[in-house]
Amino acid sequence: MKRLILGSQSPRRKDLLHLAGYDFEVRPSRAEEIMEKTLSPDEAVLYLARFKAEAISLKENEVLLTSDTVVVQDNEILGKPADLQEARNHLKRLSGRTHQVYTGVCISTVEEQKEFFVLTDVTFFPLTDDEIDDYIETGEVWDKAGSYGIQGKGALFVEKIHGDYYSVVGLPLARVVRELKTFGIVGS
Ligand SMILES: Cc1cn([C@H]2C[C@H](O)[C@@H](COP(=O)(O)OP(=O)(O)OP(=O)(O)O)O2)c(=O)[nH]c1=O
Repeated sequence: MKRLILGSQSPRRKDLLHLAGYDFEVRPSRAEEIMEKTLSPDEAVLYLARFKAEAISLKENEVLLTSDTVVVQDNEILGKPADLQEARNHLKRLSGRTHQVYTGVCISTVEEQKEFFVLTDVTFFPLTDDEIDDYIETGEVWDKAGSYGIQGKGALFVEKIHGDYYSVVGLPLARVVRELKTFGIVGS
C-alpha cells in the first residue's frame, strides 16, 4: 500500500490535498530555499520543487509531493516579499498588467522522480496607491509569491485568469491528481 507524503509547510497545499480526498502525512522540508538567479522561471520552479524533495527522507512505500510557486513579471521572478517596500514594489509592478504564475511539482519515490510545471496568466486591474497600502495592511502579502493571494482579498485585484486557478494558489490540483494516480495514489 503506497502512502502519500506532502513535503510542504504551506496550509494551502494541505487544504488542496484534502479537497482531492487524500489521506496523507505532512513532512515539510527544512531546506532553505536559495534561488539560482541564472535559471529561467520554469527551470527555477522545477529546481526548487526537486530541491525541497531532496531534503526529505523517504521509505520504500512512500510517494512524496513537493512544489514551488513563483510570480513572473517582465521575465523577472517575484518571490515572497522581504519587507513592506518590496511588497509595495511587487504590487505596483503587477498593477494593470498581465503576469505569469509558475508552479513546479515534483513527485518522488525511492526509485523514481517525476516533475512538471504549470503556467497560468493572471491579469490585474490598475491599482491605486491607497488600494496597495490597504492590501498590505491585511497582512496577506507576507508568505505569498508576488505579494498577493488570489484566494484572499487579492482576488479583488484580478481582472482575468488564463490557466489553472489552483496552480496560482500553490498546487495544480487536477494535474497532480492525474499524476499521483500513475504512482498508485488515489483519493476518495
Ligand atoms: C500568487 C500566489 C501565491 N501563493 C502562495 C503559494 C505558495 O505557498 C507561496 C509561494 O511559496 P512557495 O515557496 O511555493 O511555498 P511555501 O514556502 O508556502 O511552502 P513550501 O515551500 O513548504 O511548500 O505563495 C498563494 O497562496 N496565492 C497566490 O495567489
